[in-house]
Amino acid sequence: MSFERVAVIGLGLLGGSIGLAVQKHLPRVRTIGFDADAGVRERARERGLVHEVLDDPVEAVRQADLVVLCVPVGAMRLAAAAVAPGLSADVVVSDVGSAKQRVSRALAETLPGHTVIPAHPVAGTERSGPDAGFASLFAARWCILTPPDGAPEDKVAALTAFWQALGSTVEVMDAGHHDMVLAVTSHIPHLVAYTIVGTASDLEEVTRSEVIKYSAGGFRDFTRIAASDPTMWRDVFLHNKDAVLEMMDRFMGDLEAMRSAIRAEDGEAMFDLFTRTRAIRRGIVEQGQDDARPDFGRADHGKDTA
Ligand SMILES: NC(=O)c1ccc[n+]([C@@H]2O[C@H](COP(=O)([O-])OP(=O)(O)OC[C@H]3O[C@@H](n4cnc5c(N)ncnc54)[C@H](O)[C@@H]3O)[C@@H](O)[C@H]2O)c1
Ligand SMILES: O=C(O)C(=O)C[C@]1(C(=O)O)C=C[C@@H](O)C=C1
Repeated sequence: MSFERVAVIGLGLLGGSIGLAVQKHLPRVRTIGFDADAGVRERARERGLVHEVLDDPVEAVRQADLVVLCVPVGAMRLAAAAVAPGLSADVVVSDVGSAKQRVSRALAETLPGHTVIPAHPVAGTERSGPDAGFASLFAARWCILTPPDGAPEDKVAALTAFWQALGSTVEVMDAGHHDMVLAVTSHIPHLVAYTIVGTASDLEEVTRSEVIKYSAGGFRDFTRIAASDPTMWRDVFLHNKDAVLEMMDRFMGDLEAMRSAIRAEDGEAMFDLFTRTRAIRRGIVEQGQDDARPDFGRADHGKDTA
């Protein structure tokens, strides 16, 4: 089976990018969109993010064979409930939420009797809203599917083929494992960025210094991440609380070890860690995983608009 009519609920960065990518890579597929915000719907129409933007969520999903929920994880249950009356019996409902275990549970509870196959394209930027989306967002990126036990194989295969058509490499994973892995590779890095930029800003206020003005290199990279959408990230931490807390304990232990090394002037401990981490970075670059987005030109998509 393959999808012919895809409904995208939430037309921000992720929803808009899916709409544009489907129109580019799957030209025979009809795309219909809905967003709870009338201003977003208007802008989505102007940008042509999907073929058709409807003002009613129930109508938006009618006759769709794939519905993708692209709203903040805290709004998934509400979005699913809003579309439920329009869903056809055979539909696949999926999402793009950054945390999976609690979202999967919420969707299964809200849509009993429907096939729900959660997904997480590990692709994004610090930008959000209907102007942020672009068709190549998913190219050469991972997309993790977390199908529940007993999910129909043909539907999992169809969703896999859908994401592959948009340029992603698909991996199937247990939702709990996903949340642990993403806690350390995505959620804690965002927390560190939000915190360090906040610390520098507080310091600046106290000392009347120009910490941020003269920041360059590493700190600038942190400010990009710390510009990410506050609603999205508040929801991620509320919905992946356990895994984030567990990984934070590990991280804070390692940070303490570095503090001890600095205090003891243990250069060898520092050198060993930095050598190990440099090898990891080089491995990523050699595998071609670094900024693999083909046309992710900073001029087009990297504007500091957040
Ligand atoms: N931004 C990223 O880098 C990234 C990457 C991968 C996955 N995700 C996940 O994708 C989802 C969407 O993130 P985004 O970056 O596209 O956010 P976004 O803010 O750009 O877009 C979200 C859209 O959802 C709409 N919305 C909110 N509640 C709604 C509801 N109940 N019904 C319909 N529309 C509603 C908002 O009006 C907004 O336009 C989140 O769950 C996030 O965790 C984000
Ligand atoms: O590249 C970025 O700006 C991102 O933050 C993308 C990123 C990530 O942490 O890798 C953010 C959240 C997601 O759920 C997936 C991808």
